[in-house]
Amino acid sequence: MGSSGFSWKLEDHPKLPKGKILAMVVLDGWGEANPNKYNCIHGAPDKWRLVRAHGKAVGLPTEDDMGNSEVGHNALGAGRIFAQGGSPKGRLAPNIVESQESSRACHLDPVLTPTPLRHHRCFWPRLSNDDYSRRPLNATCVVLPRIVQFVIEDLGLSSLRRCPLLSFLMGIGLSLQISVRAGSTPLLASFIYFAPPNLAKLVDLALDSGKIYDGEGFSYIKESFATGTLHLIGLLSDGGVHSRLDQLQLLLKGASERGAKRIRVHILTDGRDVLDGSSVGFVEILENDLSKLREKGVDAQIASGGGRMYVTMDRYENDWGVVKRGWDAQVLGEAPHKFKSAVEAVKKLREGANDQYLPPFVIVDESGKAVGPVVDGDAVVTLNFRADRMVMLAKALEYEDFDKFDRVRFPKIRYAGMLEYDGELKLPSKYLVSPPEIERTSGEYLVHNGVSTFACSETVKFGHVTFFWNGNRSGYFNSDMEEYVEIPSDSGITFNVKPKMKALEISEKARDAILSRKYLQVRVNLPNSDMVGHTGDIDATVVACKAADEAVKMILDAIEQVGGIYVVTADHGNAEDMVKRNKKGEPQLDKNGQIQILTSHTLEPVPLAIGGPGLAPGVRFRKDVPDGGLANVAATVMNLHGLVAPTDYETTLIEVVDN
Ligand SMILES: O=C(O)[C@@H](CO)OP(=O)(O)O
Ligand SMILES: [Mn+2]
Ligand SMILES: [Mn+2]
Repeated sequence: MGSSGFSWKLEDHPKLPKGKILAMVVLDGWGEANPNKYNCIHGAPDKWRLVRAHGKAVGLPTEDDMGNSEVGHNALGAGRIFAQGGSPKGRLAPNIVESQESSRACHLDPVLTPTPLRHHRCFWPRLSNDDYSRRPLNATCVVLPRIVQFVIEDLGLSSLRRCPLLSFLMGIGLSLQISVRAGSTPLLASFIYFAPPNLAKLVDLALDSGKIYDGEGFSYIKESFATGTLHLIGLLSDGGVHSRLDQLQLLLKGASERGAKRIRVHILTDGRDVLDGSSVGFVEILENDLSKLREKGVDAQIASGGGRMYVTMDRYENDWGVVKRGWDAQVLGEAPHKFKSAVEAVKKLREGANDQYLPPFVIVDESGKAVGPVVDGDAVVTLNFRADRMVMLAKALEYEDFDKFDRVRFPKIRYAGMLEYDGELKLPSKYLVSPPEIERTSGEYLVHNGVSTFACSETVKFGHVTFFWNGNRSGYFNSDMEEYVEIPSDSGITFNVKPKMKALEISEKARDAILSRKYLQVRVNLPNSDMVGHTGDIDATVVACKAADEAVKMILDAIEQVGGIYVVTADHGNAEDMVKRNKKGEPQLDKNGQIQILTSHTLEPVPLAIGGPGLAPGVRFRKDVPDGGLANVAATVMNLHGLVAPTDYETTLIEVVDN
């Protein structure tokens, strides 16, 4: 134990043995929903019987925020929900939740179900997500340290953020328990708002409080305002996974009030976290904002654009061509398509591609000249708060030595990210908002306690089971005890073309790692249901789910052979519901009477299955965990490695009963 009293050493579990080989499988975008023709998981032959897990425990502020890989894998790996933005470091919500049992309606019911995993002892927790239907709360005043309970009458959920009292309390880092009622009618909603736990919220706070403009990052870019142009590059939607339109709007306002006289916005259209086709509307909103700025004398325009999956937002270095296409349009002002207006550009280009894949375009003036290339003396801000799809562009903008593609010109600019995208690489070196620190992740504990680890996925999700899993940190904790293997993803295609992706290769690597008996934890992410689900192609997504299912079988067979344990779960939903639904849950039709395909993640819970011949008899899902979620998995897995989890981790989901 060090002088601080901290020790990496974990206690031995009183009842569970060490030394069992454990397979940790994350099915990306694999949620639970009723079987119907838009459910590609139940549509797959040999379907699994899955159970619900509520995604809220990943720390997103409201029940309207769908889960995503980042927050999902952060929670899975870190075992805690991090409170940020003014509240004490560490865990804030769980203590409170524990003392609030009576008002929480999330149950963790063990359901012993015969399933395709039936060869093994297997338990399914049911984490219900019926928070919306909770009984009204009666308390109306401060009742616990750092948590305030509210019952709000006649207030829609969307107005909550606009309520000055609430936004003040959120701003100073309080957790709020909020119930919303309309007059004397039944409860509309009740949820606990955890003090800002996620990146989007950190940016919200910095913008709302104005602190963003006092920070080092903004002061740095501001130096360019007098003579240079401010370029804002990022995803244009209100999806809230990588970026949010309202944050761009606030930043435009804030920067122009603080001296930015010439602003160019380089947009990336979405259609992945929001409905396909919605990009036109977002561009119109932005154009309207920019024209208002122009009325105030600010020279503000959209300068370039393209679909996020084809332009700029590649990740984990899968295809530098994507970033190059963006660079050419944004920095060099060159693109195959030239338009006078961005609305016109998006409308026209949508005739040949969907929002995610629009080809790059630049906006040109009357003389046909690009209106906003990046030149020496300019400032650039990348707007996305989420790291994975901004790191590659950040490298191109920041690194003097760079050989991934020919940049042609490398302008001398002042560049800041919305956040620091990689803490290990310190990239970018300047950023507007400080990221949360996620330390003492389960991966780091495990290597300190003798658990050797093998992690693998294909490129598009490789960072999810390494970087996100380890608290947004790249590299090994201890290279003698860890091996991370990346299988190159297909590039230059949309994944509905090859929906099996690299599931077979990933499972073969995992199988070999298990059978080698060199590692006590073998962790994989199987991307199929998510990546193909995002394409909106239902038939291909069924094939994708089947491929992931077969990969899991191979891994489970290997676990069977070595007498090990498996944990199979997912990070959020996607493939289990591929249609936009109305409030009644019915498929929604567009203006032309067509079904609206849902390419985004969902709000659905995810399964968690534990089993295998190495699972000690008497292991059960606990009945007394009122609110189980992804953050509870880390402690559970530590137990299965024969260790007691750190006390500040979210509680384990299992117990051992004497038979
Ligand atoms: O593709 C992505 O970037 C996101 C959706 O925006 O998906 P995931 O969170 O599953 O990585
Ligand atoms: Mn995911
Ligand atoms: Mn996804």
